[in-house]
Amino acid sequence: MPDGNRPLVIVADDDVNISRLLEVKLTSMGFRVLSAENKSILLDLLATESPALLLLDVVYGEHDGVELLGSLLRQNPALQVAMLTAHGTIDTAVAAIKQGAFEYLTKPPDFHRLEVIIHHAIEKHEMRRRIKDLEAELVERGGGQRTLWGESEGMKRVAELIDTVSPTDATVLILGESGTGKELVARAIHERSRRPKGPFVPVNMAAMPRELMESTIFGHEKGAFTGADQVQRGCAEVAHKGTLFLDEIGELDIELQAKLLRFLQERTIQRVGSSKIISVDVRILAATNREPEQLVREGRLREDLYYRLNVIPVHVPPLRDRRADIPLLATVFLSRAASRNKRPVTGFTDEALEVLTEYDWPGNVRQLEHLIERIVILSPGPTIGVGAIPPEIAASPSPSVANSRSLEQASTSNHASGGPWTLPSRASMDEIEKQAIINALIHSNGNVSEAARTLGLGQATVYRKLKRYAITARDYVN
Ligand SMILES: Nc1ncnc2c1ncn2[C@@H]1O[C@H](COP(=O)(O)OP(=O)(O)OP(=O)(O)O)[C@@H](O)[C@H]1O
Repeated sequence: MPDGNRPLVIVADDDVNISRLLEVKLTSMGFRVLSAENKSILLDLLATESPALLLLDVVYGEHDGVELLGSLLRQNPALQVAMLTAHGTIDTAVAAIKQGAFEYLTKPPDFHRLEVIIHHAIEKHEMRRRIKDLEAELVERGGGQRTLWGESEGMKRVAELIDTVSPTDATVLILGESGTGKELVARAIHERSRRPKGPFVPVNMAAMPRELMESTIFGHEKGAFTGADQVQRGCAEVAHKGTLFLDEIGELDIELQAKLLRFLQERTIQRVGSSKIISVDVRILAATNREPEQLVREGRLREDLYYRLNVIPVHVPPLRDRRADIPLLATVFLSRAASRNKRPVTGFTDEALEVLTEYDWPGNVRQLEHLIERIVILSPGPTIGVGAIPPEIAASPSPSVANSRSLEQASTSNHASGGPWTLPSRASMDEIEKQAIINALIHSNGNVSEAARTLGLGQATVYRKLKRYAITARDYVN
């Protein structure tokens, strides 16, 4: 492999014998190695190189390696550092890990373990770079928040189906539990369709009062009913030349379903209070988080409408059936939350990722996204450990996870003793307020009036604040 393509390891140790030994060994393992005998050489190297891993001595000349680690990570939070210690006290290792070290090794190093650590660091380095590149590219295109991330077999099948159905004008019924990403799938179909420049109009039946459903979808004429003081185009008309996404279709008023069926067959609409027939050119996508056959049996979904909508079904699997996506999604959400909230948080410990991967996520991707945002806001350091994960999620790990957690729990014990919701000392008032509202919603099981009572605020005030902080109360319903 050409020299420049080999992963770089920087060795920062003032003991020339150790540096030399590491250089020889690591080079024979196929890595590129640069040594820094002192801090000024190290800073010069870090100014120009981007190592996969920095091996840093805990006692580095006259410098305290753990302190230096802190300042290096403040300058470059993405730097991955493994500490070398001849003075192998667990306290130093714990302090280093709390400061954000990736790993620690006692001297003389176990080279097998070192090789594993370096490969691990390379994987993380690569993953971060990949996510960063993709996010940058997507932000440039204005769609960063809308990417459907996933690398599990389940999501690959969904992606293939999206690619197949998108260029057609076929009606697609997207099925999956709440929070699995059905709306993102609908947007992905629209963006890959023949009408990406047209509007994408989502209509959520569950969020709409029954009496407004018809005029919301089909529009109304001036004077059609009390309060209709001007002509209003409905979503079906607004979606002309684009895509209409009917979310939570099982919540649509049963009488209106006949009207919707006619619209699907004829692609024409009539505004409420008008006899004029208007032709519209829309692609229709629908979604439900319920079993559609069950909705039909319950008489909540017309059978003929179901068959019309179900031309092509796309099943989005629950997150617990595609656990391979969890580390990637968690990392994407962490990087977004860190930049949105301006927090210097850069990653998870392996144990934390393992705990997240083992959990069943009844609220699916939405629950994971919200949890990561909260953890990022509250994180006192650059790395998220198991101690930062709420006990109800970390509570029942598999035996392998439980065993591998011991050191980390020691390293985060201070944090954990204050509970995962301890606020960092630098939290702004907004963050504190946002977190207090979230905590109240968690305790009230998503019930806003109960949360308002706990907070000693009026309901209207809480609703205003939910809007301000983009909090959705139903995300906290268990
Ligand atoms: N694969 C994914 N990659 C990135 N973000 C995702 C993914 N899936 C879901 N999300 C995020 O999770 C949240 C919930 O997704 P979405 O609203 O699409 O779910 P849904 O299935 O439509 O939920 P509901 O049934 O409650 O309407 C959104 O913030 C979305 O951006």
